[in-house]
Amino acid sequence: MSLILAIDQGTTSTRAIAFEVRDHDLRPVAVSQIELAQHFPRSGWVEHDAGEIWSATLQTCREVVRQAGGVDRFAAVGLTNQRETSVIWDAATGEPLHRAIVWQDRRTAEVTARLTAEGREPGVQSATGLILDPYFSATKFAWLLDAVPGSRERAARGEVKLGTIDAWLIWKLTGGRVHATDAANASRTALMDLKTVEWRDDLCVLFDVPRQALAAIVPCAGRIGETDPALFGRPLPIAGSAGDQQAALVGHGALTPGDAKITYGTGAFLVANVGAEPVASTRRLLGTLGYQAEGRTAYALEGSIFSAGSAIQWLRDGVKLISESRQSEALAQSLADNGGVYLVPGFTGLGAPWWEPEARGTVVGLTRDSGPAHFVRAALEALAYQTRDLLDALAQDGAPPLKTLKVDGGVTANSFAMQFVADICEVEVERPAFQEMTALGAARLAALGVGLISDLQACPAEAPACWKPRMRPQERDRLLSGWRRAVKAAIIAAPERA
Ligand SMILES: Nc1ncnc2c1ncn2[C@@H]1O[C@H](COP(=O)(O)OP(=O)(O)O)[C@@H](O)[C@H]1O
Ligand SMILES: O=P(O)(O)OC[C@H](O)CO
Repeated sequence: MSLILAIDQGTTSTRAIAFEVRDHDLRPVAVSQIELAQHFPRSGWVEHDAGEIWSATLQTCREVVRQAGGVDRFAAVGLTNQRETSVIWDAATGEPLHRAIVWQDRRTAEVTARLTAEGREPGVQSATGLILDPYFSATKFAWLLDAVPGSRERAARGEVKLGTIDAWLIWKLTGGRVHATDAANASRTALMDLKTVEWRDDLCVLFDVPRQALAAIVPCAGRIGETDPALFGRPLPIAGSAGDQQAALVGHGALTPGDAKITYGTGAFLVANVGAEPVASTRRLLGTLGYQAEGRTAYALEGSIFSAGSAIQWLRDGVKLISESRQSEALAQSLADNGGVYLVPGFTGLGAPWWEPEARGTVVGLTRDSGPAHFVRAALEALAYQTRDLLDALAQDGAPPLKTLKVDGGVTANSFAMQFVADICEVEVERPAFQEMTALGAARLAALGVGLISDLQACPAEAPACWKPRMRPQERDRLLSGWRRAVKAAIIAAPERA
């Protein structure tokens, strides 16, 4: 009984990984992954099928349990997920009542613009650490309640449930017995008080979300519930849960103030540990909960980039300039420089530090010489420029300079991109040999939750691959000023402002 079943329900896929626990060292022994269909019903809308998410979760978990030698070898389940994505379901049938609204979705931009115009942002920010943006779950929950006839009244009676993907999966895994969400995920809804870690009635009223429909907030490590015995042959405790970016913070061992990581997946998310008290950003970074475990709460500042790997996916699946993501590296390297071409990947608006929900993707600097390689290189370079914007904001918020930037996620397989991040951000970039920091973090929390480990700090760090800055300062300044002009163009070209 020394295995942990970690579930990583991400934007593009669902993964289950079995980790063997030896002392404080967790090693992967089995893995299963299923891609997730993306639905784009209208411009700026992104949806997932919550039923598909559940069946992929069950299928990957069963496969991993089988590969690892059976359920009796497992001690607990740890969960991590794509955070703000919002689900509505019927408590009696356990069926979703609408497709899930994905974190990238912009359909509630008018609502957040109206609340901003009414002067509501400072109050929301001081209570939750978040700004007013369609990214967060509150306006998505309200939209879902409006879209499903009768659901607001039914929600107030407890017949309809709302939750982020962790809450949805905990409900399904426990056979509808537990409606719980971990504190890290709850901090992404704009309904939770960041200091007290409780739902706020005034915010439920402001966003028109009945509190009765929300899950109970629980710590990230500890016994959350037991899986339905019918699922795996015997019940397993669900003992760890955290939103994926916070779980990656734990996976990287970024447990003390000044530690930071950035995960380059579909989006990219910089999370910096700021310690035991929330920090209010003056630079439009997000105040968020890092994790709640071992009887304490760690807070973080976060910079969220909405499009990172998704820009590469768009080049592959949308405009078909490449047939596989990894081809982007050789194509980018085939050019001596970017030729003055910049791509601002505002496909679903721009996140931190700009927060322009109506901005859209923009390419500037095209000439008759520009070809596919320029688009690909510009998309990869954009990762580094956006990271630099976040690190500058973090420094302006008074965070100590980073010794190294810890990275993970699918895009970090790209050495060109990682070298460019080191060059543009003037920081050493470290990528652990084992890439699944998110699942590792969830597994560590679950191992802590059932007492298989006693101390997150005692978990050993992975030996990293490193990229050191080597670009000349004049070259960096020239590229950054080109990027800043391109961002201005993207913001000016936003449809609302045209
Ligand atoms: N070699 C590569 N170069 C650039 N991008 C890549 C490479 N390999 C994978 N990606 C991108 O990484 C993303 C997937 O990363 P992952 O961490 O699995 O995402 P998520 O957790 O958001 O589902 C995809 O957007 C894909 O385009
Ligand atoms: O599923 P990922 O890795 O793209 O992460 C999604 C983010 O947590 C959204 O806030």
